[in-house]
Amino acid sequence: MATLWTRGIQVCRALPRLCTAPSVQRRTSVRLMSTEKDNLLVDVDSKTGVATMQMNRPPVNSLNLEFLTSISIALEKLENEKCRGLILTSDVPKIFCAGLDILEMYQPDVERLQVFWRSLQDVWLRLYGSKMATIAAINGHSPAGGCLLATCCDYRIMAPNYTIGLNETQLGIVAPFWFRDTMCGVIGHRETEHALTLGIMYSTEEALNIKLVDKVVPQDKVIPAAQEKMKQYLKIPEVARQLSKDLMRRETVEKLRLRREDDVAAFKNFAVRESVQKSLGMYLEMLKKKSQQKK
Ligand SMILES: CCCCC/C=C\CCCC/C=C/C(=O)SCCNC(=O)CCNC(=O)[C@H](O)C(C)(C)COP(=O)(O)OP(=O)(O)OC[C@H]1O[C@@H](n2cnc3c(N)ncnc32)[C@H](O)[C@@H]1OP(=O)(O)O
Repeated sequence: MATLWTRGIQVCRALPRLCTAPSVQRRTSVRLMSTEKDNLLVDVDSKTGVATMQMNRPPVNSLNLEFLTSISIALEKLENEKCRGLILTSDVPKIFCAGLDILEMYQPDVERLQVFWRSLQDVWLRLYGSKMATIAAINGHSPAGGCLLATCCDYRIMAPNYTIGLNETQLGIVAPFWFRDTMCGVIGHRETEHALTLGIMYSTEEALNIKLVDKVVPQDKVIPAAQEKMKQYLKIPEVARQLSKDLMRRETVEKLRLRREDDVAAFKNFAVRESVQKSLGMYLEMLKKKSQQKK
């Protein structure tokens, strides 16, 4: 296993300049260190060119601005390093990713809110539009933005007894068009309409039935299964595989590229609505109560 150490990613609170370019030193294996502790662990196998990216932002890998920025920078570096494959997974037990950090959207600083949304767009553009073969090794719950990350990948392998889905409407918010398009590309229009309007969180087994995930394996086999599937992708001539993926995804990618700022404005205007803030406040309260009951 070869390691590429990326150090010194500094995420500045000052806006709009978010971060300095990380310095990269080639060593025997790759570790991309994030700003907030080691919340993103990236190892690259130098023989296969396959990177494994583990999200590690306890308690639930929620995607705040800094975390999204780290993911975006890491994806850019892997692409620049000409990595051939990416396995996206979690280092947090029982959670793949809890989606967007709701605290970014609740009682927000409006300028930060917009930078936050752009950083999510960046991650989506890089992951959905990646030249790498991408596999989500879903080893925990995966609501909303977590489901988005998984559906951006080319293939999904999930462990039993978790949940996945775009549950936004249950929070009183709306998944934007590029979340919808991503899900449509995986499960089709009718099932996406059903899923989005009801905010359905599918069990692993249900997700397999509607092909939201491709394969279910026991928890300890999720990453090995992803590594095995990756071999199949890597056997395909690289350019043919990449161009085929591009053919399938380019229009969807371009749609957001062309509408980025309109999308930021729509998000901001929607998020600051009183009714939306009220819904988010109630949802956070519900999460807090549930969490306290466990303690
Ligand atoms: C028409 C124009 C449209 C334009 C766009 C408009 C709107 C924008 C849409 C934006 C799209 C949004 C996408 C999202 O991703 S929203 C986030 C949705 N996520 C969720 O609903 C997940 C909520 N969390 C859970 O269901 C559970 O936490 C869990 C992931 C299943 C894990 O359960 P468990 O292990 O039992 O952990 P706890 O519930 O006890 O949680 C531990 C602590 O973490 C806090 N938490 C959980 N999730 C989040 C989150 N997403 N953000 C921030 N914080 C989170 C939870 O409150 C606990 O905190 P505490 O211990 O301090 O109380």
